[in-house]
Amino acid sequence: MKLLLLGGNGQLGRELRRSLAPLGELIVTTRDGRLEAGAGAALPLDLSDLDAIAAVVDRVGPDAVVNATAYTAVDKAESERELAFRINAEAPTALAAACATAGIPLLHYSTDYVFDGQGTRPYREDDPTAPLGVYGESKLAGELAVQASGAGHLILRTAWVHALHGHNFLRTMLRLAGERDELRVVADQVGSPTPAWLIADVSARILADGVGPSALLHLTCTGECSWQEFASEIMRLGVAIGRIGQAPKVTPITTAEYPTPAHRPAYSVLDTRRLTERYGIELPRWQDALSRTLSAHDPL
Ligand SMILES: NC(=O)C1=CN([C@@H]2O[C@H](COP(=O)(O)OP(=O)(O)OC[C@H]3O[C@@H](n4cnc5c(N)ncnc54)[C@H](OP(=O)(O)O)[C@@H]3O)[C@@H](O)[C@H]2O)C=CC1
Ligand SMILES: Cc1cn([C@H]2C[C@H](O)[C@@H](COP(=O)(O)OP(=O)(O)O[C@H]3O[C@@H](C)C(=O)[C@@H](O)[C@H]3O)O2)c(=O)[nH]c1=O
Ligand SMILES: [Mg+2]
Repeated sequence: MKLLLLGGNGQLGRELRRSLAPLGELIVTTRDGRLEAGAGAALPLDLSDLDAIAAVVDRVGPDAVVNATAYTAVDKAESERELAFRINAEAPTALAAACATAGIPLLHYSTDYVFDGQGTRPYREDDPTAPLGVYGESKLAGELAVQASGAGHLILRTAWVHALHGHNFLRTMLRLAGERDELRVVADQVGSPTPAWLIADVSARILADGVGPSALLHLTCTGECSWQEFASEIMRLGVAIGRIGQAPKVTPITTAEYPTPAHRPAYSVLDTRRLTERYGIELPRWQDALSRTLSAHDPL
């Protein structure tokens, strides 16, 4: 099997390089053609050049495409609407069209931030979407474009992605642990932390078994917590595993006490039963997954 992976230097992209490599031939693109933290070469592909997207798919001629690229700066997106939509909606539109033309499936990722967070039970795949910010809006537009493209596709909606590399809440907390005695973290936004390695492993398993009929599926760890509870567990495990020396106090605060440009959902837990039933994949508890993430010495 020949796979084309877009965005090999991203948080998820780096884990996908590891998990997809054993499936066959893996061609990776990055924005500038440089590959971080790993041997081998990548093809340059800047998604701002929409025409270049189809050209790469055409030139590589893969059996399937995996899109790990995205504009993920949630707050910055509020003032960079055009760029967020170009990367999260227009680029996937062009990519899905190229996949439809080539008759190959597209594996694409989306986010819990497509929901407004007013729900009281885990969101199902067909629950109404109502993003609160530009990032969520642009990701939703990307979902709809992929679904309308005519390409065979699988869209995996995930949440609160973290790894020991890249930009994410886990790394922010580990860094702040070395700088402060107290961290103030919102306790009224609840979700399901999900490591990049899990999404990458599940993606590889699905591609190996065959994507099957087009679908949108939720993929997160099981269980739920607030960002404050997530931070507290990072501190507890971080000390136990030896990633940090001393744990700062983690004080719960309200969203109102931590003003940000973007509004975030108060409750964005995703119901993952459909994925579990369709592929027979048991998803780990977020605490167990976090422990495994923190224990890994070299993620690549
Ligand atoms: N992070 C999270 O918490 C969550 C992420 N998701 C989704 O999961 C997927 C993977 O996200 P994640 O790995 O965290 O994101 P990252 O931001 O870590 O990676 C995104 C990648 O896209 C690349 N990219 C952005 N703009 C361009 C461009 N113009 N041309 C080429 N490449 C570009 C970036 O390249 P460069 O490094 O050069 O900027 C980066 O490597 C996305 O679909 C995201 O929406 C879903 C839920 C939660
Ligand atoms: C650093 C920090 C953040 N916070 C709050 C701000 C915010 O409400 C919450 C999380 O902050 P972050 O900016 O790390 O998280 P954010 O960028 O909103 O994370 C999101 O990224 C996108 C890409 C997704 O798709 C989502 O699933 C989600 O993972 O924690 C504190 O309360 N205290 C702090 O010290
Ligand atoms: Mg962020």
